[in-house]
Amino acid sequence: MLTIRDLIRWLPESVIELYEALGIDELYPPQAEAIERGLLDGRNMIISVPTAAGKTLLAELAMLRGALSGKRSLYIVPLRALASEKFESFSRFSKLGLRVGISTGDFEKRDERLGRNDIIIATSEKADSLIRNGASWVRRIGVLVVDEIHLLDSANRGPTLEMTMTKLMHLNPEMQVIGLSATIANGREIADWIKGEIVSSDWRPVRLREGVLLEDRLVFPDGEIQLENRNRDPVLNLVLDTVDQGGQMLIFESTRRNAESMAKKVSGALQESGETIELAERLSGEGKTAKKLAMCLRHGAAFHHAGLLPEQRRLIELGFRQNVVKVIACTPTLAAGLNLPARRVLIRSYKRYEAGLGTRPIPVMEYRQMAGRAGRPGLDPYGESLIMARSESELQKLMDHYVMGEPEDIWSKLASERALRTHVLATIASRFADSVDSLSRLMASTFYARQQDPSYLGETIASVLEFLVRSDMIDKDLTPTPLGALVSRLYIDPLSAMVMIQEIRGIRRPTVLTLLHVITMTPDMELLFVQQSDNWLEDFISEHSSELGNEKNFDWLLREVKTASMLMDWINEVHEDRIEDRYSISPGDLVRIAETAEWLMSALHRISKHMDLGVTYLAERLALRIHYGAGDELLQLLELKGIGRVRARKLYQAGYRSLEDLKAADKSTLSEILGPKIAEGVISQLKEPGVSA
Ligand SMILES: Nc1ncnc2c1ncn2[C@@H]1O[C@H](COP(=O)(O)OP(=O)(O)OP(=O)(O)O)[C@@H](O)[C@H]1O
Repeated sequence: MLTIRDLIRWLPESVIELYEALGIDELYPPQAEAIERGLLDGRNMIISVPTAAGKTLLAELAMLRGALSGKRSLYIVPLRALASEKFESFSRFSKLGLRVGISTGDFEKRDERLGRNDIIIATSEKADSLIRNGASWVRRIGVLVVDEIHLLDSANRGPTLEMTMTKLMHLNPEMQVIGLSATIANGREIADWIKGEIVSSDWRPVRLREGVLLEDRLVFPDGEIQLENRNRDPVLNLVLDTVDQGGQMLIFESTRRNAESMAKKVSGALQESGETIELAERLSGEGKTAKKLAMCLRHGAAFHHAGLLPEQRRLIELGFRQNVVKVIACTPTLAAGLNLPARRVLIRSYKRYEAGLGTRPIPVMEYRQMAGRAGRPGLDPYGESLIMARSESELQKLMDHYVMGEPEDIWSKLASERALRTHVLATIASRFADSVDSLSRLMASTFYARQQDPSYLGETIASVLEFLVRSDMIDKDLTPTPLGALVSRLYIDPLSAMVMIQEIRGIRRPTVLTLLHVITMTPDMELLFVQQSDNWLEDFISEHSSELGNEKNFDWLLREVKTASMLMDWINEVHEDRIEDRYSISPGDLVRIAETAEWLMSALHRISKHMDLGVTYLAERLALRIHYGAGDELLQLLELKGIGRVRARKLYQAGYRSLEDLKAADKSTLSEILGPKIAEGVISQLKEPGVSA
């Protein structure tokens, strides 16, 4: 047995006391193993253990040991929301005199100031962009922690993570590398890649019983439980059984729509209380989604998916932690990282739709991440996870494949053309490689090259190099052109830049709609789906055909134009609720798509300036309009803190059209329009030096 106090060999008293104050005394068995294998002696390590088995604590100890001997740590997470969560949690190290920093936001920044911190938290995309933009401190990292390292297997995010790790290891040969992962089969292979140890364990702080739900039977490998049949729907019987025992439940659904309708159904079976009503009343927003969510919350149920606004999600999470929300029906995104354990987990659907592939069963690893959410350490005696079957034969299949099955291997996804296009350009533009030889050497040190056929990687790299030369982003001798360097810094796919240049050049008089359409034509844009009720799109397209880019595929055109039209409504100040209804989206989608559009429009502004495309000013203004969701004439007023598009419009309509107009206004009139508090804030900003019309 190893206690936290035993770590005094490596860590000062202040660190030991910090953890003891949190009630941590004995180390969990996988933690003890990691220490024994040299985690605090600087060994590289893959720690592959179930959820809540204390991985983060190990990373913290290694970073603290590093920081106290003057080494900087970088902690890479997959999602921005997780970066904030970790930032809040690591901020407690300020008591030890350490500085913690977080890097989110603008991709083009170099962020030299971040380097003053002892611990820096960033997403893999942000870490990648910091390397591309030449932040000097990325060459002086002592400890690298990669959270959720199994995401190397993700087609979307894996290649960026892999290249970032490869480059950081290259720049910092002495750096300690720690990868935290869910249970995976080939952790040894990743450990070999980083030249480290592997700690792999199934140990969990709360016992987990895994089984299958078939009608009202909970079937476990070692026995069965029969639910009381109070309702025709077995899911509701399971919910009532859980809640009656004082427990909470997570229900994983495959789509947002299913999550919403399940939450609604569950809310019909649960009771309102003073607490649930109070929670529902704290929910902001008037749109369809907010109303649906409020109705569920009133009964202690909720749905949770990527279409919600961050503040809506936070309210649900808070309600769940306070045990006011009893049941959350969610999409699998909740399993990825969020720390919201429950007594019971139900995986209602183990199939998922994947574009181009149809409906497929989820991997065992994903099943385990969802199942692993069952059981709250210190609160539940055990957790129960159930996967739902519809027949006896399916029950057996699910039992064999998921409950008793082994998770899959992790496979590098680096060799895709799209990933390599971006990463080969970045590697050349940031002078990581200045010849085919040095590029090949770098690529030979990736996880892909270790794991899979390097000749395939070689072929794809050759075709990508050809594309980059043809697009004038690099020369034949692998020197970046100014355009190539710019595109890499802007952090867009080189193909996006090509689309922008070609389309803008192909249109005689580009308008606002043209620019919006062009950014939706790039591979970096997330597009809306087209539904039957969208038959207005065809009329819209024929009416505006001269303003649109040259999209040959009609199905894509419909999706692009629908997305562009949504952005047009947004910048024309159409109310969010109307946009939500008209485009059948949730508020979180609007926020996300607008963010992507703003980034791409700023990139178009920079490329236009560089290439003289003639839309520089228009794109610059449009990026701002997308940022605020407002008309051109409001941009000046929107620079003021506390003034959003609705208040800016009110001021404008009252005749205040510039900061000069506002300076001349009297306090009582402004108070009438904005309310006294906001008016005061505006007046004090106007008095600040440097605020001028
Ligand atoms: N040895 C320990 N004794 C008591 N509590 C511990 C111990 N180690 C970790 N914990 C606590 O258990 C909880 C989960 O730990 P931690 O966040 O490190 O797990 P994790 O494996 O990183 O989880 P996840 O997979 O969700 O990221 C935390 O509240 C942490 O403080």
